[in-house]
Amino acid sequence: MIKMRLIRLLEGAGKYIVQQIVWQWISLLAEVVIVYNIAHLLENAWRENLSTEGIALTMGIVLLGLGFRFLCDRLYTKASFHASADVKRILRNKIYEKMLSLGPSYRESVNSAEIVQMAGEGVEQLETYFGRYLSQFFYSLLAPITLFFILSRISVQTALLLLLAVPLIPIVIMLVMIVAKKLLSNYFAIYYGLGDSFLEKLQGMTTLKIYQADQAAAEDMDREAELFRKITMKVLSMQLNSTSVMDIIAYGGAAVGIISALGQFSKGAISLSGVLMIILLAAEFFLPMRLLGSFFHIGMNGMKASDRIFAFLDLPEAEDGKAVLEEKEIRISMEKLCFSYEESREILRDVELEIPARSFVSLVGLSGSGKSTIAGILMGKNKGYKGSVKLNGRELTEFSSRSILDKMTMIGHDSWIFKGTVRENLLLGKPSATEEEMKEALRKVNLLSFVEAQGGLEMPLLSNGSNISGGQKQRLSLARALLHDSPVYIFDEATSNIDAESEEMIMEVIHELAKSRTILLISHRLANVVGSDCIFMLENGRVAEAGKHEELLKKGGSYSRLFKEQKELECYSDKNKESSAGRHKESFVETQRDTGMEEPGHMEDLQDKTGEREDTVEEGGEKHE
Ligand SMILES: Nc1ncnc2c1ncn2[C@@H]1O[C@H](COP(=O)(O)OP(=O)(O)OP(=O)(O)O)[C@@H](O)[C@H]1O
Repeated sequence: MIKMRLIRLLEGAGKYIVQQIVWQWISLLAEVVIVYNIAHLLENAWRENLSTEGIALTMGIVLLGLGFRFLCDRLYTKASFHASADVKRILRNKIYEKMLSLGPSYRESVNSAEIVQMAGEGVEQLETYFGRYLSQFFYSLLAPITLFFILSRISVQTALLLLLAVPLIPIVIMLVMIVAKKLLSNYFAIYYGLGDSFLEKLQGMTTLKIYQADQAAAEDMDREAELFRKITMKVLSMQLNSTSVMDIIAYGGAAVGIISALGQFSKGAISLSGVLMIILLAAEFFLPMRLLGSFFHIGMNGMKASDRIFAFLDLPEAEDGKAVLEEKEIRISMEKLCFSYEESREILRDVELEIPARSFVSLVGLSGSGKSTIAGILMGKNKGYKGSVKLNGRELTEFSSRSILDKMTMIGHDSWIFKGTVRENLLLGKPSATEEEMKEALRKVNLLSFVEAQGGLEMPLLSNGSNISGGQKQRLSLARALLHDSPVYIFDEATSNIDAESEEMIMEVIHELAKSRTILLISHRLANVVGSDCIFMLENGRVAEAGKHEELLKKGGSYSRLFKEQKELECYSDKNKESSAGRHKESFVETQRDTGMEEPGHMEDLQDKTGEREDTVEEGGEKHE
């Protein structure tokens, strides 16, 4: 009924739980005083022994007692608020710290929806546990004992009867707990699953609409929601049923005590005021325990929610190195690098790769050949590689992830633009950036005039930059990356799915950067890698070819084949740029046949590789129409 690991979370908040118990106990004593005085007043009235002073005194004491109880109640609520607020803050900090220590790879262990639910409602579920349940647990033991000592002065037999009936309530709670544990595990599994599924469908809503699969997705959600409704109803009826049983015990127990007191009164063993006190206080024996039963159900939800939170906090963390990358120039080398996401499937096999400082190196290869996996290893997202990855001769794992993220900047094709302003997004790259530095970065990516026309650095941006074009979004991400000013830049398909003009502009910036930084460029579009110092062609997780563009062309291997295919396709598109969309597609299919690539899916692959661009292909540094 009490979870020690949760108690340890209390840290300094333990005093608020003690305060809650003290205020409740004082309030109980005030009630006893009120009841004592009223009982004596009634006895005096029965004996026709009432005096005005006596009535006034009793009324005064009653009013004072009520005032005292009101005050205690306020103080109890305040302490209850502090106890839960402190724990919620501590727990949310722990979740946040855990996210930080899991680093970029957190999604491999837990999904985003679960984190949101855990840190939001999951933590909120603990409010009752800390704010009410814990103090009530101790108070419900203290109250009957206190009342036993007071009422045993009137009748030991009745007081003992009442005291002995109280444990029946925790027995019911224990029995309910056995059923509740399993039910609540199911409840939370379904609850988190529903949240996950909802977020997934919400994020993919556009795609669902495009494929007119939104109705089917809605039906899926309905099914899951119905499942959740059913399990919620089960939990609620279990709670209601146990509450009813506890009510029967509480009021039944009080009734037994009252009957026993009346029996003794009829025999003249106790006075009228004594029997009145027992009648008025009998329920108080049980009410704290009965209330504990109610809090227990909510507290149990919290305890179950905490299981998930603790499981998350206990996730193993890859050891973070301590070394700090100080150098301004960084050389990267990989030897016999192997990596797998799942044991059964090796993604990288003995990759040998050398990226000298201040060089422009490209990684190319068909989709799924392992390019992004390499980028992920360098950024510390993919942990547990075999072989060696060295930065300036020192193993990558020796460096702290903070230091790695400080010295390497990755720009993907889907860098996130946060809701806010252009300024806020740029400051993520360099928090201390001046206005001039930010404008210079925007100028470099040819975005300054656009941003200035939209209100300057205060230009509002919607979540993920949904109020700007794909090309503008990518250029803004690049401006932010430029401000980060790191010795290594990794571009992972940074120019895919954007307009030709933005692509050309981004490539210009990359070439400029390459004069002073180490650049690793991952690109489907081989026209972009032509000017590289070295191109590594990956095939099924192995480096199949490496060299400069001209060398690889001369070699006549996979790179040369792929390059020619792309060039042909782009020239073909160029010739047909006036034709209608329908004709364009037919021509594309024909070209694909001409190039002898008939396997299913290959067309999509090629479209992907060329981006169906209508511009030119560079070869040997020259532009070819
Ligand atoms: N998180 C993951 N879990 C399991 N397998 C993964 C994961 N990420 C990638 N893979 C698998 O690893 C292989 C290499 O993926 P990777 O993203 O590195 O390829 P890529 O060459 O960058 O492909 P693309 O050019 O399409 O981006 C693929 O077969 C992919 O299915």
